[in-house]
Amino acid sequence: MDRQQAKRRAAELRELLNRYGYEYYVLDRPSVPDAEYDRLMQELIAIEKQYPELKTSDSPTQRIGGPPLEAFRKVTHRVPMMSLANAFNEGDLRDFDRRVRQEVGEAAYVCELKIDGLAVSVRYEDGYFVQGATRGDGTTGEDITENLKTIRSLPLRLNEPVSLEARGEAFMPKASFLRLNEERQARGEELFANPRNAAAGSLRQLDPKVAASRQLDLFVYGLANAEELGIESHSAALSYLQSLGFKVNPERRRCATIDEVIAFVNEWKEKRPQLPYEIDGIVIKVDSFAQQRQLGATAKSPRWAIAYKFPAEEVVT
Ligand SMILES: NC(=O)c1cc2c(N)ncc(C(N)=O)c2s1
Repeated sequence: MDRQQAKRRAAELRELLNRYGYEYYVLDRPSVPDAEYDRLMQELIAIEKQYPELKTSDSPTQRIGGPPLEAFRKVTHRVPMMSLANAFNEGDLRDFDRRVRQEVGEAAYVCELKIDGLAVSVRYEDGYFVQGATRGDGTTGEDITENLKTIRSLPLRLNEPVSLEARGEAFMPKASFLRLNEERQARGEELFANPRNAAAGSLRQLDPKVAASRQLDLFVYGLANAEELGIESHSAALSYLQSLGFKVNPERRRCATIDEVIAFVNEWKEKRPQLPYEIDGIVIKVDSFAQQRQLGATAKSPRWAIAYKFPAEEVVT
């Protein structure tokens, strides 16, 4: 195959593999058998080996993980990654709702599952994934771009050539956690205490091949620059993120009143053990960005959101 044919075939393979990867890891609805995916991946690896200049930043061969880094560079978040104030019972939720309505009047909320993982920020330029970082202290985090590329549900290229910064939670599904600890037990290695520690430990590895081996996953749940993009509510931001190709958690509900919020919280208190990943609560956000702006934030946390915390889940054994 000459260079021109290789260039065309590589573009074709990237398109196919990124689409198949999206179907498998984001929609959980594969359209081709794994063997077909692997065959195409091997073909692309061979072309990129023969013509290294054909390797692009959105090539799915990046999912395998490159050489180990010396250290993690620091990244300053242009928009700080804030922490959430906590609620522990129904009274706390009603107090939150009262404060919100005193300030902005009637307000609709969006309830989402609070994923028990590692908060990350992912930046795209013209639709291409360019950098990912940990939350760190909220202002400065660690550059874990190479590790995040190994998370199959993170798109390396969006469905639109937009520049944005999204926030999300990287996590290890319960099944992956159990398998990983079984393997470590068999090797006489120290076990991870819970899926959150396992996810954090995997993403803080300097060798991306370790992250690639840990079957991590990622739910995206926010946009740092939503208003720049003309989006006016959190629910619209989530739909937009989903349309771009991100994996957005489907178990979310827009609630018109705090009673509906409390019903959602109680529903998931019961259903939590059935989830294939761990959650440590429910995040409740005022839906309208205009109302969020009116409510503002304290030094640490937004006044337009609160995290209802569940008691620590019985140990996943
Ligand atoms: N610290 C934070 O701001 C958040 C943390 C989390 C989390 N761990 N899981 C889900 C969401 C969400 N859906 O908004 C948020 S928001």
